Amino acid sequence: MQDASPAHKRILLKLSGEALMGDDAFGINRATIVRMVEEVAEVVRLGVEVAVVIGGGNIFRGVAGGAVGMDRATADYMGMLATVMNSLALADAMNKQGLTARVMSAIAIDQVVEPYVRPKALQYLEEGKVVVFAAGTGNPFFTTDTAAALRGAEVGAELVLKATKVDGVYSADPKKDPSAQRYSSLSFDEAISQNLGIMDATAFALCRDQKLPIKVFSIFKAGALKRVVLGEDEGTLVHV
Ligand SMILES: Nc1ncnc2c1ncn2[C@@H]1O[C@H](COP(=O)(O)OP(=O)(O)OP(=O)(O)O)[C@@H](O)[C@H]1O
Ligand SMILES: O=c1ccn([C@@H]2O[C@H](COP(=O)(O)O)[C@@H](O)[C@H]2O)c(=O)[nH]1
Repeated sequence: MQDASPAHKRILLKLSGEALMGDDAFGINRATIVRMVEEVAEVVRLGVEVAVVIGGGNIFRGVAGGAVGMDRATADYMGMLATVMNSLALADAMNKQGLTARVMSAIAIDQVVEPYVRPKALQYLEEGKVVVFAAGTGNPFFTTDTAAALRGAEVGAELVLKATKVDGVYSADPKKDPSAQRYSSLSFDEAISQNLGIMDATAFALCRDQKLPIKVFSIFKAGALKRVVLGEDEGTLVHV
C-alpha cells in the first residue's frame, strides 16, 4: 500500500514550552523532548517543510508568579530568553535525531544563534531544514502564539499547528470546567468573541486577517501531529 501524502507542503508548528517539562516541575525533560522530536521527524520524512516556534512556559513567563513586582517589559525579555533556551535544546535534539535544524532569533544574540532573516529562513525551509524561530516576536507584551501566527504568515505556511496540553479548543478551559465541550471546528470570530483562552486574541486576529487556519491538538497524543499533517480528523480547526 502506498504511503498517505501530506495535506500541507509547509507548516508552522507551535510547540508548548510548558509541555516540555513532562512530569518534572520545571525545565526540560529529556524523554519528553526526544519524543516530541520523533513526532516532528515523522512529518519531515513525509516531505513537509517545517518551521517551529516553541513557548517558554516551562522556564519563565512575563505574566507568571516569578515576575510579580517586576517591570513587565523586563520580565517579558526574560520570557523571550527562555524560548531561546528551549529552541537551542529542541534544535540540538533534532540534529541528534538526524534532522538538520537551524535556530533563528528575533533578538540579537549573535554569539549564540543567528538572527532572524526572512529570506534565509525561506531558503532553509526550501532545503528541507527545520527552522526554529526563537525569542518570540522580539517584542514585549506579546506571546509565542502571536509569534507563531506572525512567522507562519511570513514564511507562507499553509497551517499553524498548535501542539499543546489539551486535545483541542473547548467552550471553556477544560482544566477548570469539566463540563466544557470540545469543538471540532470554529471560526476565528467565534474564538475571539467567546474570549477562548487557548490562544491570545492577537494571534487569532492575525491568522484571521491572513486567512491562515490553525489546528489545535494534543502534544501528548502519539501520532496526532502526523494525523493533522495528513489532513485526518484530529483536534480542532480554527478557520476564517
Ligand atoms: N477554551 C479553551 N480550550 C482549550 N484550552 C483552553 C481554553 N481556555 C484555556 N485553555 C488552556 O490553555 C492552555 C494552553 O495554552 P497555553 O498558552 O497556556 O499553553 P501552551 O501554548 O501549551 O504553553 P506555552 O506558553 O508554554 O507554549 C491549555 O492547557 C488549557 O488549559
Ligand atoms: O513575542 C513574545 C513572545 C514571548 N514573550 C515572553 O516570553 C514568555 C514565554 O512565552 P509564552 O508564549 O508564554 O510561552 C511570555 O510569557 C512573555 O513574557 C514576549 O514578551 N514576546
